[in-house]
Amino acid sequence: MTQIIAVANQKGGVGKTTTTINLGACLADLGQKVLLIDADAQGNATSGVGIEKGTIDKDIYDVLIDEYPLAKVIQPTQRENLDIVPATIQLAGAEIELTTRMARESRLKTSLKAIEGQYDFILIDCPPSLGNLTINAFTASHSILIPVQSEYYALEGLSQLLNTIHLVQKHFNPQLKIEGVLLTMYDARTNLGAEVVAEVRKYFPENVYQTIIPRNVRLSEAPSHGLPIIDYDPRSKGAEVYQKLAKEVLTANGK
Ligand SMILES: Nc1ncnc2c1ncn2[C@@H]1O[C@H](COP(=O)(O)OP(=O)(O)OP(=O)(O)O)[C@@H](O)[C@H]1O
Repeated sequence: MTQIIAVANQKGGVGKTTTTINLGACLADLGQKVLLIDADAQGNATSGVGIEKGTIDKDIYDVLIDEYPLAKVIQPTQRENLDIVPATIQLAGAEIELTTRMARESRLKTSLKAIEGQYDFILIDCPPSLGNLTINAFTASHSILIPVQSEYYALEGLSQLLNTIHLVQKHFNPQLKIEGVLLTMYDARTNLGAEVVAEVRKYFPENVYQTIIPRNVRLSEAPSHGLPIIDYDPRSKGAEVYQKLAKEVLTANGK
């Protein structure tokens, strides 16, 4: 069965895109067939796997707004077993346009039916908001992976995120669960990092991954080369930790 995971946190810059690309690539490296869906108008997941935005004809916007077949917008990446549904800046209009459409919350879910069973994992890179695009991702997903930056105020805003999850569970997707909470951008040189880790583990006693993603400059360089970290610098700390996370995610999903 395909496991569909939304990577979400309405807080900006916490590592959603970095996690979507690198977890996806590491799962693909372990032999899983993976589809990334870029649901963020910034299109950073798209460019981060080497797709030139100028070359894109149709993208996730056309799927959500005009019911264009999702299978036709899937593009392969340079890495075997890793495909992507790209996004461009036109997706910015979808937040508002969706409000006028029928079944606005389930458009992504419906479009994914046509590729049912073709992938082991589908990872959706959500935008930094709790609007219609994120609701579409939550309605289409089995679970949510929440990256949390290891800094002061890490937990700020998480109650709104949990509220949104509860609302989607109640109205559209009762099976939706939390896949895991991922601590990102950890800085071992400060006491603060360790305090935040303890605080987040206390808040989510059962859901925090053992793997913690440290700050690693190679992770921030990789997107400008259009490559996941395991292809950009396979020996880096960033590659090591995302490979560890992929194994954790596989085990948690009984694969
Ligand atoms: N572990 C890390 N070490 C160093 N830099 C990182 C790390 N994780 C992410 N970054 C960098 O931090 C910035 C924000 O990361 P990213 O784009 O993944 O966050 P995001 O949550 O997807 O952002 P947005 O909310 O804008 O979509 C990027 O420049 C990225 O390269």
